[in-house]
Amino acid sequence: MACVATVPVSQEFPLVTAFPHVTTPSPATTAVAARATELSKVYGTGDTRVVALDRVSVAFHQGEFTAIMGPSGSGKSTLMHCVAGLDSFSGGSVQLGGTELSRLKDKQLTALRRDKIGFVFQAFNLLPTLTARENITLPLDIAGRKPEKQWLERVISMVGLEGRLKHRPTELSGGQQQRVAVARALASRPEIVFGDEPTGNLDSRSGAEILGFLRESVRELGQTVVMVTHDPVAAAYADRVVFLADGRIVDEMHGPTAERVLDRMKEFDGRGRVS
Ligand SMILES: Nc1ncnc2c1ncn2[C@@H]1O[C@H](COP(=O)(O)OP(=O)(O)OP(=O)(O)O)[C@@H](O)[C@H]1O
Repeated sequence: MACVATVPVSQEFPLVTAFPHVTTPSPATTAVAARATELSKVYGTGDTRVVALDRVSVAFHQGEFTAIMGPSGSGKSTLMHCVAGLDSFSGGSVQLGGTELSRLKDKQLTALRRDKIGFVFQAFNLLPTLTARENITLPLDIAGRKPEKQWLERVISMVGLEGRLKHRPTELSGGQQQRVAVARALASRPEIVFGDEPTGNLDSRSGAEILGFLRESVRELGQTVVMVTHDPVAAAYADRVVFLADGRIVDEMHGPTAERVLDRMKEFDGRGRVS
């Protein structure tokens, strides 16, 4: 369980809560961090055949925070996994930082994920025997890379972990553990950070903090973030929301608010469950 801090969020993280909807420069003017073109993913064959992604084309621009939303089973996780090189795809192409993923062998894909992508999952996935700092630098250590000291300190300070770096995960609240996971994702200064329901295991206050850090990593550090979420409040932290239904992109919203996202999601209700 996440602990209840005594400092109001607005005092502790003024940047985080004050402007959750601040948008980045026009995507048309910024470079693309990752792009899917006519991306298809089919599971199974015959009676069990499922088209999870049906010729999806989408670009994630550098310095932009994108939320992916849609009804359950619409293909959100599949899209994220294919673009992040965690899953193979049946057709189309994925480019990440200028590299075409389908051309890579397994080893190269592993190296690309390690060097160019940061992940924040619903589960914190921290190693219990390591301290917070060791968990943050673990991917870099495995890669044999030295952390960029200034960058690392900036990331650690952004997520407010300076006083907790020697703690082990069991000595941290859920929210603090997810802060470690966010810092770990950012430590290598990745091309893109993917979040899969990163606030799914957190209370609303800790969730708001984590979303604020992701938001801040985009606005202050120039990072690129793509997040799958069911939560309209979480999606409202993004610069834009991409809506999926039945494996296709059906809509896109810029400068979202929770109310507008909720209204859009309600339109799916007629055709099935929203989450
Ligand atoms: N390993 C798999 N084998 C067969 N079908 C799968 C597999 N993974 C996903 N699917 C199917 O692909 C479709 C898209 O699934 P996906 O998990 O991407 O949807 P989602 O939008 O992330 O759903 P949720 O919001 O429930 O997590 C669904 O119909 C799902 O049942």
